Amino acid sequence: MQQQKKRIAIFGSTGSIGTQALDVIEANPDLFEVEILTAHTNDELLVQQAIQFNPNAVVIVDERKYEKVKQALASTDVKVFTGEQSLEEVAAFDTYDMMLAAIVGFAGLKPTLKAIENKKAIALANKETLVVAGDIVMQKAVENRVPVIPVDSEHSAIFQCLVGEARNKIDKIILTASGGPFRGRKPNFLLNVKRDHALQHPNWSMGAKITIDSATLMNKGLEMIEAKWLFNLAPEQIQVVIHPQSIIHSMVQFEDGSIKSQMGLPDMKLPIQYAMAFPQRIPNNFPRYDFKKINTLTFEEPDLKTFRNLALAIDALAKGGNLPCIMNAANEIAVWAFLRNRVGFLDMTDIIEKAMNHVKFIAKPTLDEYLESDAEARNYTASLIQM
Ligand SMILES: NC(=O)C1=CN([C@@H]2O[C@H](COP(=O)(O)OP(=O)(O)OC[C@H]3O[C@@H](n4cnc5c(N)ncnc54)[C@H](OP(=O)(O)O)[C@@H]3O)[C@@H](O)[C@H]2O)C=CC1
Ligand SMILES: CC(=O)[C@@H](O)[C@H](O)COP(=O)(O)O
Ligand SMILES: [Mn+2]
Repeated sequence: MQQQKKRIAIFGSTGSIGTQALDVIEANPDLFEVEILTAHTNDELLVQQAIQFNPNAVVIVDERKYEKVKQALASTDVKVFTGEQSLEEVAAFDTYDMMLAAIVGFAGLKPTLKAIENKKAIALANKETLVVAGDIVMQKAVENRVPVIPVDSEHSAIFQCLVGEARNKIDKIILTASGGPFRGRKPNFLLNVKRDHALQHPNWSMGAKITIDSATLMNKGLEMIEAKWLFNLAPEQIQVVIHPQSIIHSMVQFEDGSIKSQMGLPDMKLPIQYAMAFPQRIPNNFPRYDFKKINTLTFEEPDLKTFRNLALAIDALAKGGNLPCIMNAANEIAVWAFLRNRVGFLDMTDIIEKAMNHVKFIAKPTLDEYLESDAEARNYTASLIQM
């Protein structure tokens, strides 16, 4: 019997995750088809993708690019939308089965919530969605019986380790971190590092924002908060260990002390494919890990005194409320400014810490309060940088 194709809506199709997802779809035309593609500014790539994959609809968020995209797709059946609100509009369509949430940052939150309300399965790359409003997102997913399948490599690893373990209690999870390009460095070195150096991740090729987050270890802090919501864990059940080779993608320790890990070469196509095809595993020709070639796997404690962003995130995880949301907003602005050489590497931490102390703490925020906290933290952070 022929299997029905899964109709995928890729939000953020022009990014690192989005383009790799399209590679997976191209390699598996019997399993997947593209229903929606969205981009922020990259109209040329979006048009190219639309011509190749023939979706029902595309969104170009940047309204200045709308006419150009419309013209380029005039001879096709592809519907073209523009503006920020159109992301939610197309997320409410009935014509897709799964959203791949691959927009970067806070901008991914509202369309993902809309897809959940629309009862669509979520393959979640956009970790900021859970950092900002994890309680509300996961609660809505339960209410609407929507699976949220992680794409982030560490969380995909944990998810894979938990298959078949529904009855068993987790003792703790161990998130692995590469340590980024500045592993082992001290503040006197970090004081002067510039964007181009910070953008050189040792193991992964990713978008600019997450690459800077990896260099500051904020990425691991965001991932601790992401893990709390995905796997319903207490803060003390989430541990971080530096593993410079990025071969073990993360681990779960159970009550009996047994530890399961998921391993492989650092390649995001695998967790993307796993989330899109779940519960099926599908064959591929991705390069395989060879124990003879990389035969030393090492582990270290993270240096929280030097990489203070991770310490801030651990604090936000412990205190909860709107603090992770405030931290995330300040971090997005700080990274944006660092990428434009407006602030130094270590300034980012000072800026985030100030915002976390400035914006009023709310223990159990509503969605509107999360949105307000985000806006307030952004305004305050921008005023510090004098943007
Ligand atoms: N890259 C990776 O390997 C991994 C990424 N992730 C997470 O996945 C998410 C995506 O990361 P990545 O692919 O690296 O990011 P990229 O920067 O490469 O891509 C981001 C995508 O989001 C779009 N976008 C950016 N801003 C907006 C906005 N305001 N509104 C709507 N769309 C927007 C971009 O559009 P355009 O390009 O057209 O401007 C692009 O399609 C992040 O949350 C990241 O943390 C998690 C694990 C690994
Ligand atoms: C590929 C992926 O999931 C990234 O989040 C990656 O883990 C970043 O590497 P770090 O471990 O350096 O943060
Ligand atoms: Mn990750």
